Order: sequence, then structure tokens, then C-alpha cells
Amino acid sequence: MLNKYARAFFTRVLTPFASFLLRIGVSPDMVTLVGTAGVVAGALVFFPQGSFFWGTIVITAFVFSDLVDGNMARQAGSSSVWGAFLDSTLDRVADSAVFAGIALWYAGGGDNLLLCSVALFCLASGQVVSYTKARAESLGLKCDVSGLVERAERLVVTLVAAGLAGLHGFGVPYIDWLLPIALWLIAVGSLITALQRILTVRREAAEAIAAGGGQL
Ligand SMILES: CCCCCCCC/C=C\CCCCCCCC(=O)OC[C@H](COP(=O)(O)O[C@@H]1[C@H](O)[C@H](OP(=O)(O)O)[C@@H](O)[C@H](O)[C@H]1O)OC(=O)CCCCCCC/C=C\CCCCCCCC
Ligand SMILES: Nc1ccn([C@@H]2O[C@H](COP(=O)(O)O)[C@@H](O)[C@H]2O)c(=O)n1
Ligand SMILES: [Mg+2]
Ligand SMILES: [Mg+2]
Repeated sequence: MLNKYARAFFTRVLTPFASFLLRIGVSPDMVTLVGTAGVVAGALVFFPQGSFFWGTIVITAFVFSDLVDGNMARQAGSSSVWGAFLDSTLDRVADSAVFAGIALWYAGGGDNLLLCSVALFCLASGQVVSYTKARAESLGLKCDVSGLVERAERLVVTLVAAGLAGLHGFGVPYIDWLLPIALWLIAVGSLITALQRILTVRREAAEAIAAGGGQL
């Protein structure tokens, strides 16, 4: 949903910044790499210590690079299969780091094995959700369904909840509950999304066979 409706808005807002980076000689690949490194560092340095406010600030500062790199490539007319591969592959790295950082907190100082397991489930199910589409596309199918919880929803819900939960460390009472609630929502939503995508691909594969294709 966010991918469909918010992308156009962020493209307009980020286009001047993307043009500026191109003018000073920065390449889309550099933005992809630095953005991912920033998200990974923010998630794996701050979250395992329970520093959710500062971790979210650092991650948010870098995560928008994922919208800037493609914008730059399109403006420069340099969109490429390599760029698409690099972008998607490093998205998986960044997503893993966010949920691994949360899982490490609950495995250590947060001392809650159930929430550690839910965070690990979010990590794994998010990867499966993305894989279903990538594998379907590699087989010539479209996986033509948005799904309940795509990457943008996973990131926005998790980061808003983590950032607000981090305010508990500044004395705001009860707000730390937002993170467990968000993790449960993402876990259930990702499971539903994976099922939506699998059923869609099953239907598309059956249609391809009925049309005389769909064999390997
Ligand atoms: C006092 C409070 C402290 C709070 C501190 C700060 C809070 C900050 C909160 C949130 C910031 C969240 C920002 C999240 C931005 C996410 C942007 C992003 O990277 O989106 C990526 C997404 C997809 O990009 P791609 O096409 O490159 O990726 C594809 C995708 O990954 C596919 O995976 P799948 O979806 O299938 O799982 C892959 O299949 C494919 O390979 C891959 O290429 O881009 C978009 O979707 C574009 C839309 C982005 C919309 C961002 C909306 C941000 C909205 C609000 C943020 C502000 C909230 C403020 C909260 C304040 C709280 C107090
Ligand atoms: N280093 C890069 C990154 C991206 N691309 C191209 O942009 C598309 C992704 O666009 P986003 O708005 O989602 O970032 C991607 O499929 C590539 O075509 C690129 O060329 N180089
Ligand atoms: Mg991108
Ligand atoms: Mg991306």
C-alpha cells in the first residue's frame, strides 16, 4: 500500500537531493552501499543495547537512501540490471539487521525469549515475503499482488514503534509496549502476506499451464 501511494510523494520530495548528489559526482551504487551500511550500523550498534530512540534516528537517516538511489539512476538514465540486483540484495541485508538488532536486545538485556523469537520470525518471514516475488519473477510469473505487509510497511511500523518505545529511556511511561505490539503485528501480517503471494503464484502457475506454458 505504502509502496503504491507514498512512493510518488517521496519521489517528488527527494528528487532535488538526488539531483544534487549526481551533480557532485556521487553514483547511485555509492548511495545504495552507504545507505545499507548506515542502516546496518544503526541497527546492530544501538538496538542490541536497548537504545531504540537513537538507533531509530540513525536508521531513519540512512533508510531513505533506498528511495534516493533509484531516483538518481532514473535521472541519470543509468538504471541497470546490476543496480536492480544490488538494490534488492542490500534491502535484504538492511531488513535482516533491523530485526536481528531487536532480537539481540530481547536475547540479552531485554531478557524476553518469546519476543526474541517473534523478532526472529519477523526477520525470516520478511525474507520469505520478498523471496516469493523474486522467485516468481525469475520463473516468468508476476506475483501480481501487493499483499498486506510489504517492505515499506515492515520498516515504517517497526521504526515508528521502536523510535517511540525508545522514549521510555527518557522517562515516558508504558510506551515501551509499542515495540512488542508492532513485532506481533508484523509477524502476523508477514505470514498473511506470504500466504497471499504463494496463493497468487499458485493461481498464476495454473493459468500458465492452462495456456500451454508453465512447464520447466
Ligand atoms: C519521538 C519519536 C521518535 C521517532 C523517531 C523517528 C521515527 C521514524 C519513523 C519512521 C521512518 C520510517 C522510514 C521508512 C522509510 C522506508 C523507505 C523504504 O526504504 O522503503 C522501501 C520501499 C521498497 O523499495 P524497493 O522497491 O527498493 O524494494 C523492493 C522491496 O523491498 C521488495 O520487497 P517486498 O516489498 O516484496 O517485501 C523486493 O521484492 C524488491 O526486491 C525490492 O526491490 O519503498 C517504498 O515502498 C516507497 C514508499 C516509502 C514510504 C515511506 C513512508 C514513510 C512514512 C512515514 C515516516 C514518518 C513517520 C514519522 C513517525 C513519527 C513518529 C513519532
Ligand atoms: N544502485 C542502484 C539502485 C537502483 N537502481 C535502479 O532503481 C531501481 C530501484 O528503484 P528504487 O526507487 O526502489 O530505489 C532498480 O530496480 C534499478 O533499476 C540502479 O540502477 N542502481
Ligand atoms: Mg532503492
Ligand atoms: Mg530497495
